[in-house]
Amino acid sequence: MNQSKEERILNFVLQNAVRGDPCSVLEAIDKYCSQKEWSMNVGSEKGLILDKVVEEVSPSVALELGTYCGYSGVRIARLLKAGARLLTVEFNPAFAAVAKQVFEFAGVQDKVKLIEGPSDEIIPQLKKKYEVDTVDFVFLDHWKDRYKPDTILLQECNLLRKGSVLLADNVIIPGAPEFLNYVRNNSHFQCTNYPAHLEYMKASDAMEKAVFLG
Ligand SMILES: O=C(NC/C=C/[C@H]1O[C@@H](Sc2ccncc2)[C@H](O)[C@@H]1O)c1cc([N+](=O)[O-])cc(O)c1O
Ligand SMILES: [Mg+2]
Repeated sequence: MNQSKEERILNFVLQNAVRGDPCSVLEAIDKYCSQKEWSMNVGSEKGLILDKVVEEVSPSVALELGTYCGYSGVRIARLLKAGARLLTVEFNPAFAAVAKQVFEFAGVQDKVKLIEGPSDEIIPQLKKKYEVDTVDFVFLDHWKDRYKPDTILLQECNLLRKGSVLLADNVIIPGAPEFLNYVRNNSHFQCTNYPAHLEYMKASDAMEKAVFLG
């Protein structure tokens, strides 16, 4: 049975990165996906924006929706302070299996809780089942039509606190128009747009930061 693209990415990491070195894992994935097979990792240009926001927020509890191969999870986890943790939600078991191995190879597995399931099922479980009070930072990079409903669900589940930061990938390509409209026209959110390029491509993309004002 031949390999999936995600398994080819994992093998390239295992053969080209340095175990325990998260930056080498990110470099290997970016090298493979820019030279061999395009893949929907946030990439290095938008990754730098992600890094800056994570460093700015310095979250104790970070949530990621859409783990995929674990690239952005490694990006976030490598910057977390001692005792901080990342909860990352992935509903495709094959992708979750790859991401788990990427996290372990990068050496960030102790900071990351990979949760398998759809975000609309997992978000309501975060407080009781995953011992979350509120989340300090949320990276939205899953199905684009889930950004708005999941942002509403996070509020309904009282998971956001004054100052919680949402960062959404792909607000131009593939686009998340309902989400943009929702947060930009909502007095409970303060929004900032970060223009960039689609990962590994020349096309324009952007990230949107939405700070919850309580
Ligand atoms: O489609 C994109 N991303 C969707 C990502 C989806 C990821 O999240 C879950 S879905 C899920 C996870 C959790 N809960 C519910 C559903 C999928 O299994 C995948 O791992 C995308 C597309 C492009 N592009 O250029 O086409 C560029 C990008 O940066 C993108 O992020
Ligand atoms: Mg994306």
